[in-house]
Amino acid sequence: MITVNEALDHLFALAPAPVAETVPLLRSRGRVMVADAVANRSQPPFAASAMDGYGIAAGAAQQGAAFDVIGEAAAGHGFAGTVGPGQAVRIFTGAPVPEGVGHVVLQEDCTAVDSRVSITGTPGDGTNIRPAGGDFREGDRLSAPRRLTPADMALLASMNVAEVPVARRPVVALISTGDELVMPGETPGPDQIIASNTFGLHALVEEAGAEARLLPIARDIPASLRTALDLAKDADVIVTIGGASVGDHDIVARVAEEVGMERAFYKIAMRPGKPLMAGRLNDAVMIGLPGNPVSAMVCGHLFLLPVLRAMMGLHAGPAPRATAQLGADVDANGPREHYMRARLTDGMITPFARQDSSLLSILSEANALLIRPIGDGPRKAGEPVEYVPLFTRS
Ligand SMILES: Nc1nc2c(c(=O)[nH]1)N[C@H]1C(S)=C(S)[C@@H](COP(=O)(O)OP(=O)(O)OC[C@H]3O[C@@H](n4cnc5c(N)ncnc54)[C@H](O)[C@@H]3O)O[C@H]1N2
Ligand code: MOO
Repeated sequence: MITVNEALDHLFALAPAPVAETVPLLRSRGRVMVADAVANRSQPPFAASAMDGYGIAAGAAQQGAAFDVIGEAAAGHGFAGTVGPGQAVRIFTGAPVPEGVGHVVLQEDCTAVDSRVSITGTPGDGTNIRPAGGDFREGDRLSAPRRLTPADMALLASMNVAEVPVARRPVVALISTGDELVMPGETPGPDQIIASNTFGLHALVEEAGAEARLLPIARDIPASLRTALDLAKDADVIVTIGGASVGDHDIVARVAEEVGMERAFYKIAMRPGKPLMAGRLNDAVMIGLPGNPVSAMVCGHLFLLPVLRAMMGLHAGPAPRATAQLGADVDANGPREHYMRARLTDGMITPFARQDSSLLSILSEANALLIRPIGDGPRKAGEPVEYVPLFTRS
């Protein structure tokens, strides 16, 4: 059996390079920008007032000083003249600072009568002027690759970038396999359960910025799986769920190979998720996930998400890890890397007592996967350990 990192290397080798498309800025939220954005203007484009008040010459802001108010500068409406000694201009936040002004005194520190204003408060040392280009300058770059956040979108707008080159969202086809499965909302027979894995994976894929397509459940007969795989043939990634192990009805590997899948690996030294398989099926990456619900979701975090990130041009690397202190003693680990469902609170991580890979109720309470390396000895509470953070509710 290969390790998690070896499996990831195989998957990255299978992943195609990102395909770029251009979208309007408003459609770029959460997308991965694939080429640097370049500011085609500076911000602010002129020295701008940071406050509402009176603009006067630099060094003239003394308590008791008085000035003739010779005009007004507002946001969007500058004052074209020059402000000389003994003169002031009424100025508002965002207005271009006129020629001759080196200090904006807050109106709270001034008393104005008709066209005279005097400084009656104590102006501070700050000029209350934002320099031209103080935020960014023409030619500055927002570098790619980068998943665009709401803050990035505001920055791009400010840079006057109206269209953004982004990676096309990989299409991920999700196929549940198994005679025991029905869709949520249907009435299961006495030996049946509800297909859950595709719903968790659908959400995971969409959260990652890819496009998930839920295909009909394939029955445990080759013809049904072949039909589902055929329906998935336009996808960039084909994910099957279940039927991956060694039972008589576990037909995914056999059928996938019959329809042309070139296998890259099968079985990984990890827990849960041992019977994972992957390969290339025509132009698609095919990933066969184990059926146990927690195994499928854990493999989704550890393998599917990193591959999707790489396909969108982001760094090809494993799921991000962090370190915390163990909240309880743990036993020695066996020959498979163990990803234990755990709860992280205030820097302390504690695995749940029940780790069976069928327990979605536990996974839903977990906010981290505690990583137990292969052959790791027993560990005491307080020791540092690594974990993979999971999506969490706030
Ligand atoms: N003799 C052995 N038996 C098993 C081994 C083994 O090494 N030797 N490995 C076990 C491990 S580990 C896992 S994981 C499972 C994986 O099996 P499959 O991938 O073949 O999955 P199934 O048998 O089809 O299903 C397992 C379990 O999960 C339920 N399931 C499947 N798909 C879904 C779905 N979409 N939504 C909800 N639940 C699903 C299914 O009903 C089964 O209960 O094999 C072990 N056995
Ligand atoms: O590896 Mo299975 O995925 O432990 O339940």
